Amino acid sequence: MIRPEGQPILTAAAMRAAEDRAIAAGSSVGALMERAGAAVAEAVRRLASGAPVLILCGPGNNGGDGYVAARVLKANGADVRIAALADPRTEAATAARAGWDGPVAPLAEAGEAPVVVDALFGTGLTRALDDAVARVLGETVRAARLSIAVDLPSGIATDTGAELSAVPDFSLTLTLGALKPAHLLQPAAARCGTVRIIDIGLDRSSRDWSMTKPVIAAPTAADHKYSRGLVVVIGGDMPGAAALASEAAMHAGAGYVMLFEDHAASTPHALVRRAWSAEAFAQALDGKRLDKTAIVVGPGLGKGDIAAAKFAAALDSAYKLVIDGDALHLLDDAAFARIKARPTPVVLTPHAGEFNALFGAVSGSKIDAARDAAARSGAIVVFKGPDTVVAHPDGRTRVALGASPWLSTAGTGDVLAGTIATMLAANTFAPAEAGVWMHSEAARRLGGAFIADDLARMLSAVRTSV
Ligand SMILES: NC(=O)C1=CN([C@@H]2O[C@H](COP(=O)(O)OP(=O)(O)OC[C@H]3O[C@@H](n4cnc5c(N)ncnc54)[C@H](O)[C@@H]3O)[C@@H](O)[C@H]2O)[C@@H](O)CC1
Ligand SMILES: [K+]
Repeated sequence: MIRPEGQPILTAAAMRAAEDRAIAAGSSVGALMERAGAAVAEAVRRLASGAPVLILCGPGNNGGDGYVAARVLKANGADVRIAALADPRTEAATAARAGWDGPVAPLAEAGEAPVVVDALFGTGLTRALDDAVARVLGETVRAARLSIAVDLPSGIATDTGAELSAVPDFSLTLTLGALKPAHLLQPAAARCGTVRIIDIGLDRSSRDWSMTKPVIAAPTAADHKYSRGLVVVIGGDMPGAAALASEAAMHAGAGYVMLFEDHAASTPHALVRRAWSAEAFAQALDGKRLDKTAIVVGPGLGKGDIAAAKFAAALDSAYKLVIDGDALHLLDDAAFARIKARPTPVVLTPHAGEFNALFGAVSGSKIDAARDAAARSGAIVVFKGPDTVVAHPDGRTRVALGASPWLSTAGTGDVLAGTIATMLAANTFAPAEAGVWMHSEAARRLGGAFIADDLARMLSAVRTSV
């Protein structure tokens, strides 16, 4: 079983294509199902520790995996029984059913068991479960001590992570071959419980991958404050937001952080503060290295002509740029054209509301929506949320693994903007992903009920450990 960090993500269609390639190369659905079912059986056997197992089987190949798992479990001495929704409808599932020599109860008579395995539907689900089926699934899973979903919890849309019908919370999801979008996107991801990947030997090439811990170089004896990265934060009407972005940049490891402010906020002594003027801004950047400087504009920027002028100054500069908060509302197609013409990367960090206002409501997958937005804007788009997606203009995406729900508090977005700017300024590999990971890790270390100021400070410890 493979952990979900740093793994390719395949849609239902991509899984079918991978399956077709494997078959063309000499394998068969039956052989793949045998591998999948045997691996599920082995995981269930170890986790069940001898407790009775109930496997719910559907009509497709997901059910087929369930029949194989039941056969292998029984052969290894497990106490296992099956309840099925319908007779198998595929050739491979029919063969798997024929290999099971125990009884098969109707789903309505499934009853309860300490260990429940859901092999009702996987990537072939096309609509909501019938009410009666969803009810049995919910009741058996809630009554179980341990619940394991094969490939996906039944009732979930593979590619979008939407719940097509009510889905209970599982302890564990064993995904076959590769991660699917639903294992990372909400609300589905929260239903999956722990996710582990079972390798069934499929080719898993994909543009979409889950995020993993970044590698960030520590300073060396040759470093000085500018070589470690200069972050320039442009403040505005709400001084606290820009101060938070600045503090985050400092704690995330920037060598030098400068804040242009209209109103003083209480900040650390190490932060260099300047009053805003276009001239002062230009002067501060004069002669600075393009590869070691990043600007943050948007946190607490406010609205109106002054805000627009500050944003224009940031966009006109050639330096790496993070556009967050209020500045996202100043973007339009003309700004996207300028972003595409700039010599250095731009990162946009919208949450769902800002994303919808800028790019339109998401109708399908958050991954595809972020990808389209990156192509349209020419920027790296960090589509924030409990399932943050980082999309690149070339079509690649990286999806974060379950962020702490405690991050849903004011100011954490400002902290993220400052963190990403620091990664950009330091020339870190995959800077947006590194920033998202550090931010999420800081939240994880804080536990619960923290404030954004705590989050910014916790970045020091996180930075030291990567
Ligand atoms: N792609 C691969 O390489 C492999 C896939 N395997 C398994 O195959 C699964 C996909 O199998 P299938 O494509 O047969 O799909 P499923 O087993 O997910 O179910 C599809 C069947 O259910 C019907 N159906 C869809 N929604 C329904 C609903 N709401 N109520 C009632 N019936 C509904 C469909 O018409 C179809 O007959 C995967 O999730 C995985 O478990 C494995 O066997 C091994 C290899
Ligand atoms: K399932």
